[in-house]
Amino acid sequence: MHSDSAKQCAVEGVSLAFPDAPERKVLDQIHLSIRKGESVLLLGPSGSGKSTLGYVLGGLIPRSIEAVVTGNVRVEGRVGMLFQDPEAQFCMLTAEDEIAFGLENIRIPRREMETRIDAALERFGLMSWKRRNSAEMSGGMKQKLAMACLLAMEPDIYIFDEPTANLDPASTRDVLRAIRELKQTESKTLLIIEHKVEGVIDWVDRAVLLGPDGRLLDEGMPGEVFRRRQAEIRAYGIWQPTLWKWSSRLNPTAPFPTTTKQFVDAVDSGQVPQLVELLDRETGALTAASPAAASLQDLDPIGKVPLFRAENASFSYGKGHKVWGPISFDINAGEWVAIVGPNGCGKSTLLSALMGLRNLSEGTIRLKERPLDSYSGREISQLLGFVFQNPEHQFITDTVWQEVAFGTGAPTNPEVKERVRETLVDLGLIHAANANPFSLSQGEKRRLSVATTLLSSHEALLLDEPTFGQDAHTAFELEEKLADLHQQGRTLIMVTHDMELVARRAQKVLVLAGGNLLYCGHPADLFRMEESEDSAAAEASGLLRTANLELPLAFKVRALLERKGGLLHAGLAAGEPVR
Ligand SMILES: Nc1ncnc2c1ncn2[C@@H]1O[C@H](COP(=O)(O)OP(=O)(O)OP(=O)(O)O)[C@@H](O)[C@H]1O
Ligand SMILES: Nc1ncnc2c1ncn2[C@@H]1O[C@H](COP(=O)(O)OP(=O)(O)OP(=O)(O)O)[C@@H](O)[C@H]1O
Repeated sequence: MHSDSAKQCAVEGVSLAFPDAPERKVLDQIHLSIRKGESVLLLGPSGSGKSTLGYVLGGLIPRSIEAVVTGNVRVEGRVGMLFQDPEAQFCMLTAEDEIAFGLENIRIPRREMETRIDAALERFGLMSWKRRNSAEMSGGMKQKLAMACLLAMEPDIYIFDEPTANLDPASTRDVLRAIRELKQTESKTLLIIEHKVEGVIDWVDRAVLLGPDGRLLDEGMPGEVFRRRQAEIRAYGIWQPTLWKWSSRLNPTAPFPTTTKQFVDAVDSGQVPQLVELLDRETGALTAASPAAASLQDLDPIGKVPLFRAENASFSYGKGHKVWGPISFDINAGEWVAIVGPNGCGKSTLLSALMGLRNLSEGTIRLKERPLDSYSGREISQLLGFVFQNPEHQFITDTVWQEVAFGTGAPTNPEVKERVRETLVDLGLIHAANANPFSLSQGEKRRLSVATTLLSSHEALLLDEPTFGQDAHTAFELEEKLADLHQQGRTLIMVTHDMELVARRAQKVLVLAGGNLLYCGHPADLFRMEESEDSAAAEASGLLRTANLELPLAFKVRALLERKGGLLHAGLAAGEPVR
């Protein structure tokens, strides 16, 4: 036990219910204390109350959010919180004013304020936004600005609620580095809420596990908690670091590896076939044996009319701010396409252009051979479904049920009702069927926004980061639902930062960066070239770096295994990509 004086914050026997569902305990008798300088990782399935607990510690509950809370909360020092939805914390026009607003509230003198503002903008590469309207930032840039605002305040206790959900892989590493520095150089007290824990799990002092019933299940050193609670972690769908997961499948008692190399070094030749099977599962669409790859061959585009054809398309927001172009590409009917690239490169803008929501400055986009701008809004909305980056931008009804039923066109039909019910059950939303969509957790909001398109009859779905902010189960369910639609012949076009998802599912990847389309083709070519030794590979490797992307872990492990040598005959050849 820690002495009371060392505690910086503590909740003691805290239970909580929200007024619209007083019988449901979102938190149930939670005891948690955090020492000064300690860093704690809060884990739990989507909807388990992680953000709610963060709000209780940060004082937002009950100050700004109504809830019935019992038990004690004690906090020594100033708490700063990074909200899951960065937009929720902005209230000013420019990035500079946004940071200044927080600093004024804590009465920082003008001169120091200027120093802090510049340092924070510089730290996250946002200096050019100092006097620009932050409403014009991309999703990832907003997340970085929210980080800058928080760090400039220099609170005693930091709460980070999914700080990397909208970031590209390189920015994710950068933001996690900034958080880690707060611990290492300033000994700040940190509470970090994250689903995907790579880059965090190896340096935090403690992991705390919330169960789906509002109870605190376990806490302790991360490695120990993950070993002790394997059964629950799997049952509740809490993400495990992928290397830990693979390592415990191969050798349940081995220490968890901290690097890919360490993991591969510990694999002995007898375990290679089992490992290759694990890797193949992670890269399903790219391997010869997978059904997705077989169906890709049936989709030979030659001689077929593409669903979308972009020809020398360029887009600018006003004069002189070209986002991309000229770019040209085809998207074929029935393809699963991923659009990837660094934060702010124009992925969401491209999706909006494909939806006909933004007019090109030059060039054309054709939908089924007709120029997109010759379609009426009604025609487009019959053909194409859309999931916005921010789920809240698309909610139009008062309940979760209505939101899903609305898109079906026949919400009272008994068969439709059954399908709505099934969808809500599968996506873990049935408990909230009568809730207001805005009262959901962020992960629930994301699932609901995707659910609204699942029962529609659109030929193509354009999805802006459809799987972010999910636990392992809910991410799997979302991915399966999308795969079902794809099997039925729908075209899926998704913006994502999840390169593992790209590896598993995408049949075509568009890499956007610096205003150009750097790559348009099968993801296998991009990923397989990265680790081989010819000159095309060097180009691909540079391309991934330029686009702030990362090779999926399964590819890194496969490449290291190949280097380890002598393993091809052991089954690796079966996993060669289809080319
Ligand atoms: N203001 C509110 N009113 C009613 N219910 C709420 C409110 N805020 C949250 N809830 C409900 O409380 C539960 C916990 O929400 P919370 O945001 O804390 O979950 P979480 O663990 O952070 O989830 P995620 O990982 O999806 O972000 C959810 O089921 C959510 O629907
Ligand atoms: N309404 C707007 N007015 C002016 N500029 C905008 C507007 N919306 C976006 N931009 C700018 O266009 C560029 C592309 O933004 P977009 O949101 O398409 O990027 P993204 O690749 O989807 O980024 P992220 O991965 O961060 O979501 C960014 O520089 C952004 O600042």
